[in-house]
Amino acid sequence: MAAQSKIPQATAKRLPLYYRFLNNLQVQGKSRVSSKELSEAVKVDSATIRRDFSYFGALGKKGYGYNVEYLLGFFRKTLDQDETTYVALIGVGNLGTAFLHYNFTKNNNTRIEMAFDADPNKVGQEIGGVPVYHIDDLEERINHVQAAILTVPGAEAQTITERLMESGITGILNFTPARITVPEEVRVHHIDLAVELQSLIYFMKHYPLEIEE
Ligand SMILES: NC(=O)c1ccc[n+]([C@@H]2O[C@H](COP(=O)([O-])OP(=O)(O)OC[C@H]3O[C@@H](n4cnc5c(N)ncnc54)[C@H](O)[C@@H]3O)[C@@H](O)[C@H]2O)c1
Repeated sequence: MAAQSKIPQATAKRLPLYYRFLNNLQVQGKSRVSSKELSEAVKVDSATIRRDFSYFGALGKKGYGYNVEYLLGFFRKTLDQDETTYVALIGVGNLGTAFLHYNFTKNNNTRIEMAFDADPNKVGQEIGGVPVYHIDDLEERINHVQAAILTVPGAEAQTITERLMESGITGILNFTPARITVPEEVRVHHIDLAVELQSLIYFMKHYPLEIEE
């Protein structure tokens, strides 16, 4: 998409954050928002917000702020919110089950369409409205799915990744501690709560937030 390719990656990463907040504002019937209000809600400084929004062609007016509807329209297009992206979840354990219960469709058009597990006790169940299939049936079932969430034990991650690649999956959200190897055209986002927690504590210690008088 032309508009999207002009947006720096750091800005693109903040899009879902902005989208979620603005969507809530619209639900509450608000038609405009100031960069200060946004900044407080999404915890991004207002100079960054103004710069980000200038890439979207949204110029805030002094004393008026930004037009919520315009921004949402832009974000929907950029994030492909008008089109549903189907996602599969692999590994219906503690973490996987929690994700299935969380309703992703509330704020955008990303849907966990199916889940897979190797445990026969889990196969055949429906969790949070999502059917759980046997991992042996992956190739047969997964045809229109574009992305996968990996919540299997780390030791299983690479083998499953290879099967996902063979099935045409081009994005993986990897919650396992394993560093998976993928071809260049496949995007992997690795989420490690231990690293995130360490980083939070580091910032709390070294960059304490100042309270304005
Ligand atoms: N990223 C994080 O912050 C974070 C936090 C907690 C756990 N984890 C990781 O997430 C993963 C899941 O954690 P959990 O606590 O839910 O574990 P869990 O043991 O509860 O769940 C793992 C599930 O994967 C299934 N499974 C095993 N082998 C499989 C295979 N070959 N194919 C399909 N399914 C298979 C199991 O039957 C089980 O249901 C682990 O790798 C764990 O280290 C990550």
